[in-house]
Amino acid sequence: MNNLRALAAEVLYQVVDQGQSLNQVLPIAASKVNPKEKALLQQLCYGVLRYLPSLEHYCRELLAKPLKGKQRVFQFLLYVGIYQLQHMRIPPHAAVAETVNALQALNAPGLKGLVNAVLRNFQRRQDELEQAAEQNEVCKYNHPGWFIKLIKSAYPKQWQQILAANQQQAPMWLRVNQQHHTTQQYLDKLNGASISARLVDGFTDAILLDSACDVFSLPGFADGACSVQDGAAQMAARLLDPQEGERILDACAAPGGKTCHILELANKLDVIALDCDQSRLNRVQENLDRIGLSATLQCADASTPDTWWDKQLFDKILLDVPCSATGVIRRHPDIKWLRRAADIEQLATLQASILETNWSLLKPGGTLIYATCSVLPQENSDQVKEFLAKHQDAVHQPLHDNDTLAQPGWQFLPELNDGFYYAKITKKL
Ligand SMILES: C[S@@+](CC[C@H](N)C(=O)[O-])C[C@H]1O[C@@H](n2cnc3c(N)ncnc32)[C@H](O)[C@@H]1O
Repeated sequence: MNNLRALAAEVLYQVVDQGQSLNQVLPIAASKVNPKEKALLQQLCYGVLRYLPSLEHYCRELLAKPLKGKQRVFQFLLYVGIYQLQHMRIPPHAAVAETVNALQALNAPGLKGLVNAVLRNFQRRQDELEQAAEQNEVCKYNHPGWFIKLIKSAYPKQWQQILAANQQQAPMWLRVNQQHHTTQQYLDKLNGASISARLVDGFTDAILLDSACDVFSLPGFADGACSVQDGAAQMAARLLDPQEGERILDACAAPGGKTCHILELANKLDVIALDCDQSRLNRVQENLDRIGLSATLQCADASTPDTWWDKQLFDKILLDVPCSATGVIRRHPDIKWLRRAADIEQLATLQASILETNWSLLKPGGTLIYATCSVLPQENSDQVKEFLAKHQDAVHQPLHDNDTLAQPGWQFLPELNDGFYYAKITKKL
């Protein structure tokens, strides 16, 4: 099957109903369509995941009874159809005709009448349906109710802005390998190659592209001149501030964006890049190979150092712990539907255990950076606050004026950059 709308419906079914990650299922579907159609397939899948609650609401109104069981794939095809009518510039008659045609590929030509009728009715009743959806907070903001509640309570003034940012397409950022070029030099090279981009204040190694492009069109990409990495994610290595000759642990390293950045910033580093997932660790090696730098890779559980640690203390430790990834929803809209409220508590427990056990691996005088790509205080400032209260030998190092013991750390909210959190803790001598 290589009908892209049919493939989109199947991908969405696998993600939303079967709990699979978009990162896993979308590439398989994309390998079945012709290269020119890949962008549209991705846009349809991302778009439906961004607007899922409102699309569900419209279909509840438009279908006499919901499609169930194996027929759920057709329900997702309806979402694909309505998403095109509501959010894309595809001429409506083409959107309807192509969506109806997808039923052939899904071996359900008998449903053509139904799908056609639902999409035509949506066109007729669009204003009324949209107004009704606005009355319900989950449909209005297109986020799960539990998440809206947590964000409202954590950010009483900014919650709507955060939810709106999550609905946007993320821009493409580059990290310039300072061993090859200064950031300005590389920007000049990009401009010379007619790739329009700019520097952003406060992000030393970063360049923001005006529009996304194929990485192999970037000058020197294959030789490691730059990497694709969000601006806020690039703060990790700068805050760790690696110095020549240091022994550094990157405890949750895969796919290695931050490991590579650390290695680009100083010479003769002894970096251990550890991750519990071997397949993801293989990607660290691929990234290291491309930039031509090396680290010791270790597949192990960061929370059980007894199983892997050689008893040599570290000068610096980066803990980019597993988290809800609620700061990167715009890049991974499936997070909204795969995460559950109960996950947050479980993740906080795992994060506390990784922080606790790795603290004893740090030299007196050493520095630990705790990082997440979450916007939830439960995984961020609450976590660090509790840790600091328990450890007399831990010294909180403020990263800006509002980084206080009452609410430690530096919370980046999703805007130009992704949502990220950092806290810096040093160990008393
Ligand atoms: C946020 S990602 C790390 C991103 C990475 N630092 C980068 O910049 O490319 C978190 C990583 O933690 C790993 N992980 C989860 N639980 C772990 C554990 N108990 N021990 C070690 N790694 C773990 C996951 O496999 C995942 O690769």
